[in-house]
Amino acid sequence: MQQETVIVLDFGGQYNQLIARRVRECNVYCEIYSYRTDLAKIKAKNPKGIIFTGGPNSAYLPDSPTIDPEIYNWGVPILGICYGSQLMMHMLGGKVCKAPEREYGKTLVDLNTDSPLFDTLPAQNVCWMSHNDYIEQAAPGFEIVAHTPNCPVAAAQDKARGLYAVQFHPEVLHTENGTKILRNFVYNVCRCAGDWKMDSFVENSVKALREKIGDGKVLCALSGGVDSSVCAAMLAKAIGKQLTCVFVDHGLLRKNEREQVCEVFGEGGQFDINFVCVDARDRFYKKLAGQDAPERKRKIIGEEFIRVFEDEAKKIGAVDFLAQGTIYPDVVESGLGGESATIKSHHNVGGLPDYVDFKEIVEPLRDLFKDEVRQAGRELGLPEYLVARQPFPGPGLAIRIIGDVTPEKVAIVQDADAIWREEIDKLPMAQRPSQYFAALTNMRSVGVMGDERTYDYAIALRAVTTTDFMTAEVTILPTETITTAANRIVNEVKNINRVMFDYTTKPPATIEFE
Ligand SMILES: Nc1ncnc2c1ncn2[C@@H]1O[C@H](COP(=O)(O)OP(=O)(O)OP(=O)(O)O)[C@@H](O)[C@H]1O
Ligand SMILES: O=c1[nH]c(=O)c2[nH+]cn([C@@H]3O[C@H](COP(=O)(O)O)[C@@H](O)[C@H]3O)c2[nH]1
Ligand SMILES: NC(=O)CC[C@H](N)C(=O)O
Ligand SMILES: [Mg+2]
Repeated sequence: MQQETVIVLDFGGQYNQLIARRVRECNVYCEIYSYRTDLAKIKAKNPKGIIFTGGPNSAYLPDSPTIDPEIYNWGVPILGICYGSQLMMHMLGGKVCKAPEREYGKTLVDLNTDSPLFDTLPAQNVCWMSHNDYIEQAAPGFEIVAHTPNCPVAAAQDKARGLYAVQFHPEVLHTENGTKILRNFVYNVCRCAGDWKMDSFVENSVKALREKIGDGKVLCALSGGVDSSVCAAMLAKAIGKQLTCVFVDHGLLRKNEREQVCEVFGEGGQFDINFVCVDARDRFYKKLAGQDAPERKRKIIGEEFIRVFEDEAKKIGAVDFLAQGTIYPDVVESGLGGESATIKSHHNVGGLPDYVDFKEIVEPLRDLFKDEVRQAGRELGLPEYLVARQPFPGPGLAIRIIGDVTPEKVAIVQDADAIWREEIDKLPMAQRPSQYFAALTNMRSVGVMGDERTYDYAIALRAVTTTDFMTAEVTILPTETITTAANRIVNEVKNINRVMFDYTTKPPATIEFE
């Protein structure tokens, strides 16, 4: 049976992943494609609906992103958001131009609640606006169903053709009832039934893995993190002992992490699996020596991971598949989905070398968002401490050390990080950040210790709150947590004489510190 699908066509908006996430929260499967994708390819996906995202361009300018106009005659419902709404109006004969007043931020919008989009919403709703252009005049055949004092067409619809346009961003949490608007679109307009559920995803994936792998052998790259643990559990369920899990100590792990992972997954641990722990510290340190560019470091690590897996595969003999816990944001951020720029090469996607000595790479979680992965893990019966843990990036501490990586620097950041996590873990669960760690800046400065001058490194502490890891707020922590940690770090960790707290949100910073 084919899964109901809604397709997001990406025009370069900042929130494209959020749109897909929200649609999936409504139990409808959703994928992102670039607006450049051939219409025939999109049609072949047989989607129930299409959503055009926002974007930085102006629809009325000649070189702006556009789309095959045939899409409007195809009969599949379309929802245009912001740039997407302006593009739809512009292409269908409405008037789009620079707005006399730009709107930015939370804005009270008057809605016509007879519209299927605004069903069960209040007549006035706070919506998130972010635009310089506006729709001065809706296209012929469209009825205006929302406005604000500065925006005559905040939403319009052509019910007969199934075309809908909203100037605001329903996908952003600042829009009250935003998810309800998207839900209304996928249920009331696209007539989806809502067949995207984690229990059926797990069941179908296990079945598909079994068919694909047959009696072949699989090497699963297991980090002990959420994604690869769920991936391994799924494979174990599908193919049992045909699976070998390989955990690599690349010398960039957190303090005591190797021991912890081996305890959980190794012999006498909680799982009955073939588990191998590889000490590859020297290999990685050698390759990383003298390298200080963040992207270069990522590429080196990505390649070396694969080489280690290839070597391990030779020892097992005739391994057909390499399995990785790649998830959807890894793919999109590496510049492979939609229109988003390459922000960073995730070592397991954009950082992969061109030649890989496996028949095929298997990534059963490639289409899932993080919270969906956690849910799948629960379906598979993984313990909560495994599925709920904070993410730890594959390139490890290499991307929490500014500049070149040495074993000495790794030891410094490991010790500082362990103290920071220990102090935060004293807080009640509800007060803990979504992700928190220490990073080693490349800055050295003068200090005084025991009446002696020091010239040592500064540690940066990071703590952020986020649900989707696409945007993040700085977590406001009790002062005592920060000062205690800072004190302990300068006292207990050698070569550190200064501790700083990073107060930057994402954007403009990223969560990691590289
Ligand atoms: N130390 C490691 N040993 C073996 N495989 C690894 C290691 N680190 C990362 N990987 C592989 O790279 C993939 C991507 O790493 P990533 O950190 O995104 O996922 P994760 O560690 O499984 O989950 P989490 O996001 O919770 O840390 C992992 O799913 C795993 O397959
Ligand atoms: O598996 C990973 N491989 C990577 O290469 C990688 N880079 C960043 N991250 C994690 O992604 C989230 C967002 O991070 P940034 O704000 O730094 O982009 C944060 O949770 C980061 O820890 C990675 N995870
Ligand atoms: N957020 C958007 O999609 C903006 C659309 C368009 N660039 C504008 O300024 O109005
Ligand atoms: Mg990880």
